[in-house]
Amino acid sequence: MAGTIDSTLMEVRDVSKLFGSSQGLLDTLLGREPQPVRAVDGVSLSVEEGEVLGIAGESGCGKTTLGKMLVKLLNPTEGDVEFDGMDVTDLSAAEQREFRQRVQMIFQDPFESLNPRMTVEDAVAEPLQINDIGEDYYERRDRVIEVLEDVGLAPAEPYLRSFPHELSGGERQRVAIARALVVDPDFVVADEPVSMLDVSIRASVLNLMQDLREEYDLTYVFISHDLSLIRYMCDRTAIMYLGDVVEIGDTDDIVTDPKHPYTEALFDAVPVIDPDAERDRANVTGEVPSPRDPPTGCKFHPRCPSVIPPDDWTGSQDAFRRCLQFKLGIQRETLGPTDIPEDEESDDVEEEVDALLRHGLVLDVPEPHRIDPEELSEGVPVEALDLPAAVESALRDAARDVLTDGDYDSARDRLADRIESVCETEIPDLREAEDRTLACHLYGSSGGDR
Ligand SMILES: Nc1ncnc2c1ncn2[C@@H]1O[C@H](COP(=O)(O)OP(=O)(O)OP(=O)(O)O)[C@@H](O)[C@H]1O
Repeated sequence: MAGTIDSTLMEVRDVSKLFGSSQGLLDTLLGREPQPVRAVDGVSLSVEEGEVLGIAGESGCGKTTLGKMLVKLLNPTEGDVEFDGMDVTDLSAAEQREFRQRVQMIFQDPFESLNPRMTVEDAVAEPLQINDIGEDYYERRDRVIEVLEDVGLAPAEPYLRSFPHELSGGERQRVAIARALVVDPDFVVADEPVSMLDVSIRASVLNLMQDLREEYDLTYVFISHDLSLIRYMCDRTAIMYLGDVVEIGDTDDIVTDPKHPYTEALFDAVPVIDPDAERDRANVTGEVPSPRDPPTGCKFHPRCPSVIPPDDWTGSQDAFRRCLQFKLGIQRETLGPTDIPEDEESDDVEEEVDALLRHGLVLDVPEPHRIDPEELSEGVPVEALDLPAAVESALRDAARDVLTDGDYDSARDRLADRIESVCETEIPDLREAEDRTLACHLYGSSGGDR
């Protein structure tokens, strides 16, 4: 969608949202410090008038939380949100009224915004009453009819007395859109607006949103985990991972030439069309970690296929990645004797050390990215990795500590400095690189310690 991009309408600076920082009963009983979830972690971005800005990323990366802060359904724990020159975190009563009219949100589930006991007419007229728009009932009713027809519910009259449960999913979402637009807003956050709709009607609702953009002169923030929708709808796109924005740029550039390894992985992982075929998986390891205890440095580094070895690393990047994963397994105490298959167990410690290295250095990535297709079951012989001698001996010592005494502290110490990446020790700044904004050490970022 081409838009006229003039000036910044919404701007967020270093915005964070923490949930659950109060101490629960279990924390109190165990004498633990409460661990808040950093759902959004220091995000800065701007939305230009007339554009559609996409926010994409896997489930749980903070998209909805960020969207809710834009419309003031949530207040940020830290940072500023500015809408058309107004400080959204500190609105006067008059500004509050203006903001409530000019900024609206459309939710994934229309039931969230529609009261099941209200007729369509009452639901769509309610924002007019709240915002004191329209002289009387008749004027408001005319406006309700007009907006229902704008969203494709024409003729509108038969819909007026209907209740949400009497409508189809698509009709319900159109009513929710009408309710957002009835007050003639400037800025709309649409959070997964079609993901609960039948696939066959998604396109019509998306096309409607595009038409309404022209007709109502709207600026949209379009939130979706579905990259094909992002590609279809958005002028620019911000990619989020674990509460951070890792890359922002023109959608076309991001789609055709993703720069951040996470963005690249997201596009690699777009499911294949054939439902019987296996879902494509990107060359990343593991699952998204918990935002209660995110990795240090770049939060993506434990999964990243391009994690950066130190300058003095003499082995291959692939070997470094494997060693780093081994180190993480030791750090988290998830790697240990149970990783040795039964038929490789032995009374000889050195044989067990070999076996733990063989299985601990495997990368759980899709077959095309493995050095040997059998790697996952057979393990990978250490010799095949051609590791620097000092590193191999540190890995062996660490494996021995774990296997003989369960001594993870000692194993951790042995590997701490020997296998270390800038991606693990420094937070990459979000900075201009090439033709977009990126937070990645591959693109010359210098960050702070974490
Ligand atoms: N009210 C809340 N209390 C505690 N944690 C929350 C709350 N809301 C969100 N979270 C947590 O914050 C993180 C970000 O959630 P959010 O819903 O913003 O992500 P998302 O990218 O929109 O994901 P999804 O597409 O699944 O909605 C998640 O770990 C979620 O569990």
